[in-house]
Formats: sequence, structure tokens, C-alpha cells
Amino acid sequence: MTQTAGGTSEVRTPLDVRTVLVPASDAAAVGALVDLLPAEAPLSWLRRGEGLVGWGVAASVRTTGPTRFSDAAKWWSETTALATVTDEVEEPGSGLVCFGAFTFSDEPGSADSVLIVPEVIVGRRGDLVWVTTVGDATASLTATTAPAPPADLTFADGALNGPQWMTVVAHAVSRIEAGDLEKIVLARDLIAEASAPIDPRWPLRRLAASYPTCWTFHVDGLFGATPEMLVRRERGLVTSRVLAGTIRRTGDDERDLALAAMLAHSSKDLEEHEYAVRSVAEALEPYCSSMNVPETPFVLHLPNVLHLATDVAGVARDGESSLELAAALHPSAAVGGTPTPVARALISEIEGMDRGRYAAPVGWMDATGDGEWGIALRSGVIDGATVRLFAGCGIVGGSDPQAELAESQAKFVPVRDALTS
Ligand SMILES: C=C(O[C@@H]1C=C(C(=O)O)C=C[C@H]1O)C(=O)O
Repeated sequence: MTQTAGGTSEVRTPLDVRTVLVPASDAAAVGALVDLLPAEAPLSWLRRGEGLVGWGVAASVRTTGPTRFSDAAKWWSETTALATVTDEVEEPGSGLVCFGAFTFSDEPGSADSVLIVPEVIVGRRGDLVWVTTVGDATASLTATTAPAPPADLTFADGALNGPQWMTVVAHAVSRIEAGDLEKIVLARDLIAEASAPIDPRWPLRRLAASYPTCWTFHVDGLFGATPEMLVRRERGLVTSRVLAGTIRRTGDDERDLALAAMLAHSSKDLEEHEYAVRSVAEALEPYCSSMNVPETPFVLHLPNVLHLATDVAGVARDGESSLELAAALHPSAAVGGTPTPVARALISEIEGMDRGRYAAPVGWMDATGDGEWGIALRSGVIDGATVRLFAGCGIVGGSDPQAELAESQAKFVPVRDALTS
């Protein structure tokens, strides 16, 4: 049952949902959740082996344009209100759950936004493992056959080549220095082409293994391992992990530690970071009764890069769902810029490509509205034998186009390596 929100009213079939706990004796025998996924339309949200995987489509909705979040949220309220749910687990992520991915832009473009209710979901949190089925679906908890690697993969420039993109970055710097705006995030794309359709489980398994501290996702062709949590709502607690400010790792631990110290004191990176934190704190404030916004960022170590990071936390004031909070936060200055409207307009004017679902909320939500929405970074979109990869960089006054190009290369590494090695 796929619907287009805002269209004609259709008769909705109420969903019959059942969540059962996998007995502790069997839970240990369920291996990595990512290994349970079938090749056909797998859904994934995993970190350190915990999270949710799903498959099959019990219901879905597609939305576009400036009302894409509110249309999806309305559909979810209606869907949850109609459903019959038996849930013996009652953890965030048990019972009725949807996965979702949204477009970056308000402009209708090549991609749309989507919420999908899988027929089967398997969740793991600590020692708990549960299975949710919708309707007559049955769940198999055995590993599926291993996916094959992409065949004969080649990479090519996307919309702009490196020198063209550096010209765009230089133009943005001149606009910042002229006082038009303070920060803009500019992205670029690469196109990977295989000789046969690509099985998303290949990069997913590799990303989950190589980037355990990131959230490894796949929703409707969009996949990646993001280090950035736009918003999580769990039983009244709202948290967000804001990243901005990046240094490439060298592979030499001692040099990387020195780089981490440099990053923590780099005024350019601290400025870029401050804009991102402020945008999240200001957007969350109306929805929280109290908030904690640390004054100083920490350095997040990933295998390819180091980031300045700040964990913002708040207590939810009212009943806004995690998706409504994500809509209020998107796009934060970590992926848009400051001021947001000027940065968004300049992105569409000079970036030269359609971001699709890159740099927009991706994640899941349950019937209570609890959920996690990451920012779809370190990501790609699979379409048959083609993958479009994305990477972007925060630009402030004084940013060097050559250094930003190198930073974007480092941000392509997770998906690039996951496809090839
Ligand atoms: C835009 C991306 O990353 C964002 C930009 C960063 C930066 O410019 O330092 C760091 C983390 C992310 O917030 C990306 O990975 O594509």
C-alpha cells in the first residue's frame, strides 16, 4: 500500500502489528542484524551492532515539496491511530515502526521523500532482541546468503569536476567576505558505475564493520554511515550530535593526535562549528523545557577524519514527534549555512547539482514518536548499477578551495571503500 500524501483520500487498511521478544537463549544465536537482510529493498539503522533492520513493505507514503515533513507526519499519525498493536517489548523501536528518508530541498526535484513500514523488523538493544511482524508476514532470523561485490566498478566526476567545484568554493568565499552570509556548506557528487545491479547489502555490511560508531543506514536506495545525529527523541529526552570542523587523518596515530589538538584550537573550524551548534540550539529551544549546550566541542575520531563535535541535550516540552523535531532542525548549519535562508538560496544558485536525499534526515520513528533521524552524510544513492556518492564541506571566510577539495575526497572514502575493497 503506497500512498502519495496530499492526494485523493484512499481507503486505508489498518495494520495488524505484533512484537515478540526473542528468548534470551535464542537471542545470542541471532548473529549480526545486517546479515539477516534480504537483497530486495533492505532497511537498516545500525550502530555498534544495535538498532533496527527491516524488509518488505506493509505500507508507505511518498511526499514532496515544502510540506514533505508535515504530510509524512500526518500520514504517520493516521497510520498509527488505525493500527492494532500487540507489543510485549515496549522499548523505543518496538511495535509499529517506520523508516524514512527526506529530500534536502523544498523544491520538487529528481527524488522524493518516503516513509516505509516494513513487514518484518528485527531490533536489538543491549541483550534484548525482538521481532515485529505486520499482517501475515513471518520472520526468518537466519543469515541470508552473502552479497556479491559490485562488478567492474568505475568512478567518474558528477555534476562538476574538481577544478570547477573549487571555482564555486572560491566564489562562495568571496560572497562571505563581501558580507552576504557567514557560512555555506557546498557539496559535490561522484558517479560509480558497475556492470551489473549493485546489491546494497555489500556496502552496508562493510560500512557497519568499518564505521561502528556511525549509524549505518539504507532506506529506499539511500545508504551510508553517518556520524551526525540530527535529532533523537527517547522517552522525553531530546539529543543531537552536531559536527562541523574537519581534519583528514594521516593513518599515523601520533600525528593524528597532534592534528586533533590543532583542530580543537583552529579558529576557522571553531567558528564553523559554532554556527552549526547555534543553529541546532536555537531550533530546538522552542520544543524543550531545559537544554544543555556544552560550550566547548570535543574531537570525534573516525577512521577517515576527525571532527569537532558537540552533543546537545534537552527535555521535550510537548508531544512533538522526532520527525517533527527533525523538520524543525533541517537544514542545520552543519549542512546548510548561516543565515539559513541565504545559504539555502546560494546552494541552489551555485552548487550545480540536485542534492536529492543527501544531507537530509534519514532514520526511523515508532508509534509514540520516539525515533532517530541522522543527517544522510557519507552516503550514496543506488540506482541499479549506478551509485551517486556525495560529500560536502563547510565554507567560511578564509576557506581554501584546494583544502576543501581534499576534505571532500576524505569524506567520499567511507562509501568509496565500502563499494570497492
Ligand atoms: C557535509 C558533510 O559533512 C558536514 C560538514 C563538516 C565540515 O565541513 O567540517 C563536518 C561534518 C558534517 O556536518 C559531508 O560529509 O558531506
